[in-house]
Amino acid sequence: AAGLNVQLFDKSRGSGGRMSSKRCDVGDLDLGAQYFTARDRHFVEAVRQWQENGWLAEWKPALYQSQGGQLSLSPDTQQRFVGVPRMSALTRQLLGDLPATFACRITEVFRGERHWHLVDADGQSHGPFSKVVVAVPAPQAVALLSAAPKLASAVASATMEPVWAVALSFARALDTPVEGCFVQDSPLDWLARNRSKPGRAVGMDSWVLHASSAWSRQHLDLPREAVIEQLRCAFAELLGCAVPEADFALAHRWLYARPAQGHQWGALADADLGLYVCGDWCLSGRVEGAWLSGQEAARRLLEHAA
Ligand SMILES: Cc1cc2nc3c(=O)[nH]c(=O)nc-3n(C[C@H](O)[C@H](O)[C@H](O)COP(=O)(O)OP(=O)(O)OC[C@H]3O[C@@H](n4cnc5c(N)ncnc54)[C@H](O)[C@@H]3O)c2cc1C
Ligand SMILES: NC(=O)c1ccc[n+]([C@@H]2O[C@H](COP(=O)([O-])OP(=O)(O)OC[C@H]3O[C@@H](n4cnc5c(N)ncnc54)[C@H](O)[C@@H]3O)[C@@H](O)[C@H]2O)c1
Repeated sequence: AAGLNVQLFDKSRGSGGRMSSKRCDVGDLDLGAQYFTARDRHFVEAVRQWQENGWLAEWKPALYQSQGGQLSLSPDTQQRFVGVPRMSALTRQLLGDLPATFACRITEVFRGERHWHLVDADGQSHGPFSKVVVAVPAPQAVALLSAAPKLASAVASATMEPVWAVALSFARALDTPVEGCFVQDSPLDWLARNRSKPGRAVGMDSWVLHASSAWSRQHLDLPREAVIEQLRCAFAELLGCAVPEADFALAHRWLYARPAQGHQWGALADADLGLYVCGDWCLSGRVEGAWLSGQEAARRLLEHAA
């Protein structure tokens, strides 16, 4: 928006990061962020604009909570948004025609005499660039900040927690009114019924289950099949209805799902070098926090470029 030339590199095959959706035979599944809320007025305004553009819609699930094995309705007035027809549709739209190189993992960010250069996992070099913004989870950012040791050590203090995500699809819809549920006292901490989200395929009854970070940490190296089975059992126990073997199942491990602690950093920078770091872990560990942190990095970068 400020007229600078931007080149984006991402190690994934598509945009979205932890807001990405997986394309499966049973439809698109949001395995990471499930929805987002908007509280900061700048973000509220951005969300309003995206909604007007048709990039996202409000999700109004039949919302439940489960505590000590007791399931109860838990309606509220909180507005929750999702990308349509999949979560990652939003990032795809935001990307527009910005030059982006996907499936490109950056392994080194180094400064030449006047400019920055990036090296990817295949040894290819990219650049020169006058500024670099590192927008990845803190533990992955550290390796890219060797040119600014002070910055690297601040970032290294931000640790992140894992989350196992499991998707289960059933040809016959489960006999339950639940469409979203906040869970306590279980290996799970969240579950959502995919087809209750606007614009999703309605053929199969697909669910996304998230394990708690504590359970995920304890079962980090459990084989995928065992993760699916254990979380399916926890799911069945929680719903209290018959849950057959799924017709389709997958498990995805998010190693750096959420920040372990909250920070109010906004973004971090070595402005003299032209190196900026941002991400949800600089703020609230939510989509809104990620967006605000990116805005803050951009603001500082432009301030220094002026
Ligand atoms: C299971 C789960 C559930 C969640 N649920 C919610 C929710 O309901 N509501 C909510 O608001 N938030 C939720 N979140 C959090 C939300 O998804 C994140 O806060 C937000 O997406 C973070 O955005 P980001 O841009 O900071 O980082 P990311 O989305 O992690 O983006 C970083 C990008 O950098 C790329 N990358 C990393 N290293 C390299 C490298 N070396 N070279 C090139 N590319 C690299 C990655 O591929 C990725 O695309 C959830 C997250 C998870 C994992
Ligand atoms: N699994 C992950 O890796 C991960 C990472 C980041 C964020 N998240 C989740 O993303 C969500 C985003 O937070 P937010 O503040 O934007 O959303 P939000 O306001 O809907 O929820 C915030 C928290 O409040 C509680 N809550 C809200 N409404 C409730 C209700 N009706 N009944 C019972 N409890 C309720 C839940 O504990 C929930 O986690 C949270 O649920 C958070 O746990 C998950």
